[in-house]
Amino acid sequence: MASVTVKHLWKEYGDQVVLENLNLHVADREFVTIIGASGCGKTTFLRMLLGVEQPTKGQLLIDGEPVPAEPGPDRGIVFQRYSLFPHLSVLDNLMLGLEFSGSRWLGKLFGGRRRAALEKADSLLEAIGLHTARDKYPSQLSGGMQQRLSIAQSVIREPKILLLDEPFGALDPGITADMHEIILRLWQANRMTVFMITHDLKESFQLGTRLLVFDKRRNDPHAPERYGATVTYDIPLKRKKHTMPHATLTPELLRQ
Ligand SMILES: Nc1ncnc2c1ncn2[C@@H]1O[C@H](COP(=O)(O)OP(=O)(O)OP(=O)(O)O)[C@@H](O)[C@H]1O
Repeated sequence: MASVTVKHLWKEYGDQVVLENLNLHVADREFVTIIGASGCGKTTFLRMLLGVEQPTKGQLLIDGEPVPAEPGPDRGIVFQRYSLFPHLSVLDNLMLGLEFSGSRWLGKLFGGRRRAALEKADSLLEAIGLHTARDKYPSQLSGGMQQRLSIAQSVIREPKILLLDEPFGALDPGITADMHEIILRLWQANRMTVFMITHDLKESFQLGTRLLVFDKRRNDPHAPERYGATVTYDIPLKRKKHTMPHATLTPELLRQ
C-alpha cells in the first residue's frame, strides 16, 4: 500500500518560491506522469517524496504518515543519468542493495540468505533481459542496458513508491518502447505507486493512469521567483487494460 497525500505544501529556497500550495491525493498503485516547464519544481517534488528535501510548509504524507526525513527501501528512484557503480559487475550492482538492507553493518550476506538474494537478482536480470550480461561491468553496457540495470537496482528491494526522473530522456528513441514495456511490467508485478517526470507528452499519455501538469498560476515579470508552481491540470488517463503489455514478470518471480 502506498497512497500519497499532499496538503497545502510549499517549497522555498531562500527568497525563491518553487512550489506553492500544492494539494493532491494519489491512490495506491497509480502511475502518475508529471510534465511542466523546466525549473518549475518537478524534481524538487520527487526529492521531497524521496526524503532528501523537506517541505517549507504543509504536509507530505505516505499512507497518512509524514515522509521520513531520509531515503528508505520503501522508495526507489531512477534518474536520467544512470547511478551505477563502475567497479562492480551487473550482478554485484544489483546485489549491493539487497546486501546492505539484509546486513546493515557488514554489508554482506552469507549462506542461505546470500543464495536467496542471488536467486532474486538473477530472476530480475532475466526479467529485464540482462541475464547474459550478469558478469559485465557498466562501461561494457549500452545506454539502454545501463538504464535497465538502474531500474532493476531501484526495484529489487520492492519499494512501495517508484520515482522516475526523466528515466528515458537520454536514451535513443528507438529503445524507449522496450523500456516502457519493462517499466509497465515492473509496475504491475511489484504493485507500486509510480511518479514519473517526463518531457515527452506522448510518453506521459502512454504510460500514466493520471497526468499532472506543474505550472505557475500567477507570474510577476519583475520578480519571477516570487510565485511558485502548483498542479494546474490533473487529468485522469483511461489507459485501457488491453493496451497494457502482457505481464510476464509475476510478483512470484520478483519475490523468489
Ligand atoms: N538545493 C537547491 N538550492 C537552491 N535552489 C534549488 C535547489 N534545488 C533546486 N533549486 C531551484 O528550484 C527550482 C526548481 O528546480 P527543479 O530541479 O525541481 O526543477 P524541474 O522542474 O525539475 O526542472 P527540469 O525540468 O529542468 O529538470 C530551480 O529554479 C532550481 O534552481
